Amino acid sequence: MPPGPSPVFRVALRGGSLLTNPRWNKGTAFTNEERKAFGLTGRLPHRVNTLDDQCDRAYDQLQAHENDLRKNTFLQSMKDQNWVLYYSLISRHLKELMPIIYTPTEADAIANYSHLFRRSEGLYLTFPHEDTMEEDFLEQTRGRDIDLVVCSDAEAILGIGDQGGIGIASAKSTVYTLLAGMDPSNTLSVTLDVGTNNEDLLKDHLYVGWPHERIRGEDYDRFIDKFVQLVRKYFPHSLLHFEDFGVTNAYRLLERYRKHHSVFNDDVQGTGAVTLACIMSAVGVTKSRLVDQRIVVYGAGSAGLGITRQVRDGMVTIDNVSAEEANKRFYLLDKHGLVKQSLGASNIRGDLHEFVRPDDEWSDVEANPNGEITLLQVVKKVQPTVLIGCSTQGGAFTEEIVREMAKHVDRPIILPLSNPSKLHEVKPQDANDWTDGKALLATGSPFPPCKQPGGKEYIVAECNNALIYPGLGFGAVLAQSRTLTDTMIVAGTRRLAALSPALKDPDDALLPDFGDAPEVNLEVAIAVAEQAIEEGSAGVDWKKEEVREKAEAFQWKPIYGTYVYDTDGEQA
Ligand SMILES: NC(=O)c1ccc[n+]([C@@H]2O[C@H](COP(=O)([O-])OP(=O)(O)OC[C@H]3O[C@@H](n4cnc5c(N)ncnc54)[C@H](O)[C@@H]3O)[C@@H](O)[C@H]2O)c1
Ligand SMILES: O=C(O)C[C@H](O)C(=O)O
Ligand SMILES: [Mn+2]
Repeated sequence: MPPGPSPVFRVALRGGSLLTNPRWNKGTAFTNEERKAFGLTGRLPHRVNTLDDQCDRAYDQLQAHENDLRKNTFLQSMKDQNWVLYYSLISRHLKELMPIIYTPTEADAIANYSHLFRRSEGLYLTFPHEDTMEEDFLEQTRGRDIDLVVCSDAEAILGIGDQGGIGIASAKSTVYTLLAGMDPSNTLSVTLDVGTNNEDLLKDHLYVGWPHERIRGEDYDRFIDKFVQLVRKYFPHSLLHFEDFGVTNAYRLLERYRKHHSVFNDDVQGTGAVTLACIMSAVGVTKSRLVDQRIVVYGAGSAGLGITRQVRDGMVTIDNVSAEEANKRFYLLDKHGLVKQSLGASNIRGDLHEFVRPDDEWSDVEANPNGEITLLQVVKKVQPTVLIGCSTQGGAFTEEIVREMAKHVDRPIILPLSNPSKLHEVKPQDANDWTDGKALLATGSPFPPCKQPGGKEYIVAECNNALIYPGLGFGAVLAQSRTLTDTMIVAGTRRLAALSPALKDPDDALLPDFGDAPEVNLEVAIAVAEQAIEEGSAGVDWKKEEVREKAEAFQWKPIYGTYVYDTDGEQA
């Protein structure tokens, strides 16, 4: 985020309340005039620092922490103290610090949340307090202009499962600010605590969430609906982002609300979009069409089905085939192996119905005694060109499986997407070695480049939804769209795919580098808003040509500005 001209703010906070407000605090960067005007002269040491000085100091302090989890805790506490410094520091060291505040370290921070707990963040809506939900909501949002609400019920956090009252919402919302420039004052992260079925948490007396089994059925739906209706009532133009819900709720809630509000499920749509962009880039390298691929998806949950549908829709729009024809290109596997007819309704979720394989196609393959067909058997028979992992099963793509795939295709496209890093279905270096450097790879968490024979390096793209979701959401907010349509998502996806380094050099990464994620997400946002205007979903009456300038002007930048004391000024 490049610094812009220094804005002037009228601020009503003084003394200790100013220094403890992370939105307005500048610490040692308050000028002497400001120190006098705001009652700070005796509260700060003598020297006035620049933001650059403060970033240098903070970076040195950060290095003193011996592991990534400790660094995450340190940065979290910096976020509690000073937003400009926090976002500025991370923007300056984006590639190094993203993995500390987001995936993969965020998984450890969430798993240890109750034990590391210092200070609460965002809005906690807990099932036993359903009656006061509106009051609790207004307590934190009254008078604010909320553009973005990120919520999670924490049932399927990354690949680490049910974390109860401990959400990922604040990390995802921080990434919106960092990579898309959403003003953190106008975002709200919400933990929807409906209990947990995680026995370890239930037994832990330090667990800070509601120690109760998960609420299901009508009670769950009523609780969620009450929350969604509050968002709609008070912030009708906001984007409502769902994160890490269990698979049974993810699709249901998305379908229920997306016609009435700008609603987005990141695991379904964000992951679908970034993976489609990645595969578009890979088929550019293999000089084939999307519809020519045979795609095996291992793990048919929120992400697996989201990817399948998005890539299927990509085949329909880009290669002009019918959805029925495109569906045949996919082989999904879940806990009971290949999703095929004879598994029966009790073992196949209803939303997978379009992708169930017919039994007669598999009559020549011997299933195990439970009637299940394994990944290796599928790879042998299908000879896939693309293998995607979103199963949470670390190491599931074994040497035998990867070598088998490589026997039949020149450049196997292998995407182990399960997070955090230890849950990846295959380590990229192994996939690279087992395919003699031929595999086209992208991973869900960041990995170092693969070492190739002869000393060359292959850059492993990070196929994480953070490369696109901040832009998709920002685009919808910018255009004040009442819904986030599939066509808006496709427009963002195409823009991302067009930025792929492999387009120019087939030996380069399949997706842009995460160091460029702010620029990439801005491009995505512009494409989304332009599409919203074109198709009439936008609530603004701009011309498409105006979008870029409007987007840049809308972005929040981590710079301090000059403060003038004014009793009618900013207080929160
Ligand atoms: N890279 C990204 O951007 C991205 C985005 C979303 C999710 N993910 C990752 O993908 C993984 C899944 O996330 P999700 O939200 O879809 O979770 P989910 O719980 O909805 O899906 C996981 C699926 O894997 C299946 N599964 C479990 N064991 C299996 C096995 N042995 N064989 C085959 N399938 C098995 C489960 O039954 C479930 O359907 C997580 O690790 C998550 O971190 C990555
Ligand atoms: O959080 C991430 O890193 C990506 C994704 O949303 C996930 O659930 O793994
Ligand atoms: Mn997620």
